[in-house]
Amino acid sequence: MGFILSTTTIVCNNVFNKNSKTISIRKPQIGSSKTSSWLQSGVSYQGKQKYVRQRVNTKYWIISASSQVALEEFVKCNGAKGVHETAGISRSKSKALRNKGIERPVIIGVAADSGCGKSTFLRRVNEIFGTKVSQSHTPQGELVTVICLDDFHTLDRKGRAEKKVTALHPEANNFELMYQQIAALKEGHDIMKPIYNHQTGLIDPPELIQPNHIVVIEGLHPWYDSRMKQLLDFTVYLDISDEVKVAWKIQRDMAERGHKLENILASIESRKPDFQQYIDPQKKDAIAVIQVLPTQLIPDDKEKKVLRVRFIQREGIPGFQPVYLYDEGSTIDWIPCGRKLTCSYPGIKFHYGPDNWYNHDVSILEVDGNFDKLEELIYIESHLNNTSTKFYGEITQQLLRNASAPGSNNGTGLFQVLIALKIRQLYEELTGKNIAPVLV
Ligand SMILES: Nc1ncnc2c1ncn2[C@@H]1O[C@H](COP(=O)(O)OP(=O)(O)OP(=O)(O)O)[C@@H](O)[C@H]1O
Ligand SMILES: O=C(CO)[C@H](O)[C@H](O)COP(=O)(O)O
Repeated sequence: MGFILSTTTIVCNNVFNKNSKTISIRKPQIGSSKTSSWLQSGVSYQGKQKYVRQRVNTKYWIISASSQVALEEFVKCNGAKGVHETAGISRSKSKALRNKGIERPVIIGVAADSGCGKSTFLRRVNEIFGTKVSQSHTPQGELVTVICLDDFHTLDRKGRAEKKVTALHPEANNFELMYQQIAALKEGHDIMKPIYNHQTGLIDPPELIQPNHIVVIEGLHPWYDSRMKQLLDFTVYLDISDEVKVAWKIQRDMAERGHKLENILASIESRKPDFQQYIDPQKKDAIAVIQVLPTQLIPDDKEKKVLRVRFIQREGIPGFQPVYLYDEGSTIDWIPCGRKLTCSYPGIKFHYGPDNWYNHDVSILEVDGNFDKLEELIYIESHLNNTSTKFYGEITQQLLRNASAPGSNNGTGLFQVLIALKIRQLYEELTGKNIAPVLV
């Protein structure tokens, strides 16, 4: 049994007057996501008018009911919809706004399929902002909070198997609640956000999330619902070609998670139609896309260890100036290997130029090949412009700091750092604040 309470005003109380029904209200503990501590802090009111008055004065609404009928009636009566057990939005503005000096939460969307490098990218973003984030289910730091949109799955693992739908299908996700809650955060309200537990495959009790200076929403469908586009200040799509995705998945899921090859391949195949229908189309509208393709430097490369990576950057977006190589707007092919850049086989090739991406004007910066020595990237950095760095060498320094992260020696790492710098610049432009660069 489970329902969402997505309304912020409780308008009717008739269900409370029927003694046969019990509705309880619980005040959550901040940051708590465990059922036990969450239940301990609860206060119950049974079928009384008093409940409603109390409830209206309460900031967070955690609702559960003694029977499915009672809850259904309550939820229906109050205009809520959905299938999560509990969720809510505070009526008043969050105290976090004043406590943390937040004037305007900046909301960033990061879309990609599972296992396509979102976490790696977001680690680089956090490094640029120089703040640590908590190890909790939703990483929260002084400046940045990262919300995983898997939390808006409405069907747990078993439910999806029974209904034969993948997690990518809209039926398995609650876009209404996603929109309401992200809009509320942007407007400065606290939310009680549901949790999808990847360990158990179940939907857990919700957790309190407060607005932050920057809120990143990452996952499968950040702007599948067209209303979400209006909320997002910047959008990033990680577009990993099938061949590379398979190679990454095999590496991670076999080596780190002990899955069998045939199961990995079957899972990728079963997700493909929904991926193409519901996830992939989002890349058309992204402001920045990192596209990862097999190399063109090695004919018929099987290993997928050398990658051709393209940074597709929308033109004409306020607050976003595309990075360029040498001369803005020209078309340039560049092989930097030689005296200043060590290159072993198969070498490195850059390309830059104007292009078209689903009817949008874009600039594309491309790098095919691996960097042998990360410290030599300073040579590449000195030829890039509009990078939004705060000092010469900042890009190289960031890559060196995370040298062991996947992709640091190729275009994926380089472009992830460039996007992180763009997010910092956009944040500064939108808020008028200044973020000190991280010096090692
Ligand atoms: N740039 C890269 N180069 C090589 N391998 C990579 C790169 N980025 C990611 N990978 C591989 O893909 C795996 C998943 O990366 P990551 O955890 O960042 O993805 P994710 O999108 O957050 O995944 P999930 O959604 O499943 O949690 C890594 O463990 C690594 O094996
Ligand atoms: O596409 C995914 C995004 O992370 C996951 O597969 C989805 O969230 C379902 O999770 P699980 O595989 O743990 O049941």
